[in-house]
Amino acid sequence: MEVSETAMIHCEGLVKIFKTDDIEVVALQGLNLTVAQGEMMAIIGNSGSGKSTLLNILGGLDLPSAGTATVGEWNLLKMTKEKLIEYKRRTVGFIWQNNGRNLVPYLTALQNVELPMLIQGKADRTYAKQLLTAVGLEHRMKNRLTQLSGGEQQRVAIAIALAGRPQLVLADEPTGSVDSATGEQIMAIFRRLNREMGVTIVIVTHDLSIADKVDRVVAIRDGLTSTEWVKRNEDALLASDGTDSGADAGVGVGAGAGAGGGFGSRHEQFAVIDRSHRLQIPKEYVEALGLSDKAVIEFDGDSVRIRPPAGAAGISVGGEGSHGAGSGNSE
Ligand SMILES: Nc1ncnc2c1ncn2[C@@H]1O[C@H](COP(=O)(O)OP(=O)(O)OP(=O)(O)O)[C@@H](O)[C@H]1O
Repeated sequence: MEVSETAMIHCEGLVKIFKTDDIEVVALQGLNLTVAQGEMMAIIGNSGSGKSTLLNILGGLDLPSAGTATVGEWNLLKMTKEKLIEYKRRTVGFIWQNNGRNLVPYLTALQNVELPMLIQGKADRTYAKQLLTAVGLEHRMKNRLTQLSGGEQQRVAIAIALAGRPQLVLADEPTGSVDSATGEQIMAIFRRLNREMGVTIVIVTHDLSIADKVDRVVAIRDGLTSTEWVKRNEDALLASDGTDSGADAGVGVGAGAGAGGGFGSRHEQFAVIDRSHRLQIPKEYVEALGLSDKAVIEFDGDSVRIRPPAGAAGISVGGEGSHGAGSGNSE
């Protein structure tokens, strides 16, 4: 498949199987995902849906079992150990919920940021200070990590992730262990880094409130991307803000690909269709229709209707000529 020149991440048919003794867990089941250069997006899904597995693969911490995974010019399935080290140093920055993995408690904030630079043989104090200033910690640079709050430590972790000037930042639950005001601050920092430094940012989270602060949200269910929500452009927003009141409640992503709603008027919801024309029907729809192993699919020239074989009320998939029509094969 042709990969857009501006794609930062491209995964196709990505499979990850964990083998423990006699048991095999298929954590990713042929996942497709493309992230554009300069995009700031979130991946949302239930516990066990495969989010961390995907992030670890993208970060070069784990190898996929099969499929395609490229980040910029790097092919993550075909890298020597040396290339992998170079990739991790030069291309990608990682932020975890648990700061302990990134930070050294008895060093100051500034020393913590300088450390990865030193390891690479080129400490740059000016840049380290710039990074700490960018995350709002100019007055805390000389404090040891143990003297900083959880939110401040998380901001040091962001500065560290940027120390190697990565094109891509991967953040696993970056707001998971901080209060909501600090979470907002962290998201604002990400947005600034994204706009001002052009860093591509991928955030993995359970936190639905992050959705409004990113350009796109992709839901993962059972190791596959199922639904995505794309932020509407400003014109559409203006139009919808006038008419679409109280729709920001957000629906059902926690239960898997959200049905019927999403993140309110600011985002438009799409079902993801893979190259074999498969798409996931949101769990809520399946349950509401009482579908089990088979469904009747009808195409009326404009939309695809799905209903249980017994002939109860169906639903429309697609409509408005956008998605689904003509795809035929649904799962
Ligand atoms: N090292 C491993 N060995 C065996 N199974 C694993 C391993 N890592 C993950 N899994 C399994 O793979 C599946 C996906 O796990 P993953 O950690 O990617 O989910 P997640 O969406 O990040 O969940 P959470 O939100 O709870 O972190 C789960 O069933 C998990 O038990």
